[in-house]
Amino acid sequence: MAAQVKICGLNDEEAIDAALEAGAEFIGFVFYPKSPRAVSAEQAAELSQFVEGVCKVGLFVDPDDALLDEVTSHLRLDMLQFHGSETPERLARVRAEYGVEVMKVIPVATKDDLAAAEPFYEVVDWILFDAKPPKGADLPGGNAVSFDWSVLAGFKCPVPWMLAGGLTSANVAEAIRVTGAPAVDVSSGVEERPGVKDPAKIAAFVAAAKSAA
Ligand SMILES: O=C(O)c1ccccc1NCC(=O)[C@H](O)[C@H](O)COP(=O)(O)O
Repeated sequence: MAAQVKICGLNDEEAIDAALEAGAEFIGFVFYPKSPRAVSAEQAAELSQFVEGVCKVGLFVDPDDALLDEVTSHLRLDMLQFHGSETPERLARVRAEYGVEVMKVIPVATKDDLAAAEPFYEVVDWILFDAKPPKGADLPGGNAVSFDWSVLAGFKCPVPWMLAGGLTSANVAEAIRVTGAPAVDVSSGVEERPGVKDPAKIAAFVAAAKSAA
């Protein structure tokens, strides 16, 4: 079965259209003010008002309830992605209160890091294995860095999961082959510069992921 694809950090209509036309199953909006890809709740609502048939994901980093309330009162998100140091207890509460799917990001460098996902299996719908941010990075994700994919080879995750970190149209097929990832997530690899998506790169990435054996 072809891998599912999430295009993250979308902030303009052209890029959203490119993701939908290419066949991405998930589109992501970043609600983290320090990010060059950040959108406001109002912007995301406008951008997604006519978008149907894909899973709309909101990305947050240790958000308080006020931010979650603000965003979810403006638009219907299908999934909330958490890229900070949220605890399983916090995510269980959020999932129950907001009635949407929840995805927890687990930063990975070595095989030992995979154990950090275990406490979340009972309380989230998805796990996203992403590269650890480089030392001194301003952002906890979206840094265009990969990790050693072989740490996921043969790994059995009891919940649906995605692979992210430095993926591009040139390496995504190999990443899927090595890890067996059922879904992949990309941001930097489909941009012309941080915060500016390239529709042609989006199309090429989705095609490469979908054609991976
Ligand atoms: O994209 C951001 O600016 C960002 C900010 C804060 C936390 C996470 C962020 N991005 C995460 C992602 O877009 C993806 O989930 C993933 O890390 C892919 O990143 P990339 O290596 O850029 O493809």
